[in-house]
Amino acid sequence: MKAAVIVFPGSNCDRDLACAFRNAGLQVDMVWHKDTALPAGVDLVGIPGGFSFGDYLRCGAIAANAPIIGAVKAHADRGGYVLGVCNGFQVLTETGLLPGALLRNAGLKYICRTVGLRVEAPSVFTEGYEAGSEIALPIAHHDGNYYADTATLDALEAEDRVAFRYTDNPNGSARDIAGILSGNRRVLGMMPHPERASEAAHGNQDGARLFAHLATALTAA
Ligand SMILES: NC(=O)CC[C@H](N)C(=O)O
Repeated sequence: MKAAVIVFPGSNCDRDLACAFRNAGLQVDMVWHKDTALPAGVDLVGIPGGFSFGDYLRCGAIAANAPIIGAVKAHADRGGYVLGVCNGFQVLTETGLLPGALLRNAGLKYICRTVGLRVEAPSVFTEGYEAGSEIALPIAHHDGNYYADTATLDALEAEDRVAFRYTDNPNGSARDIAGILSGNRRVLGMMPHPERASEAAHGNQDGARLFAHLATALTAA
């Protein structure tokens, strides 16, 4: 199974995400943001964390208009899988592939620490965990405060599209939301970093099951 990791100027988690995909058994191509097509046969697109374009304008806003984004949208429209982590989640909301926006953290400070999460909605990204189980993953962001209007939040919950919720909300996110799914459950955006908690050397491997299950599910598909 094949994955592509998109690289923007300012991405800093692109190699980490590629390592997590490779360790789970996926073949990975790195794709520069100026490309206009994904490599043939890509099943999964990873949009990594970092500070694309220096977080200028709004986090993810410039990246969301990069040349490669047309191909990422076409991939998602075809039912392809997309995982956006942290800045990747910000890019996905800016493209409109996921609803809502990531605002400045409620405390106006950059937060870099491990947080507790509850795993909720079913998807290829979450089913490696028992539904309702609690895991711990690192966050590292200044704009992680998830916002959407009440109707959108109600719809996300009614459609069971909240993938991860903070157990102790660190950033003011509406309804403790840490990660959400698209309507077809194949696009996931999440602020916590599973790729930073997926090897023994990380001291926490709670993220590894996300990648392992994802790779298994894609191989079986
Ligand atoms: N780790 C990251 O991806 C950082 C995301 C983003 N640039 C922020 O600080 O909010």
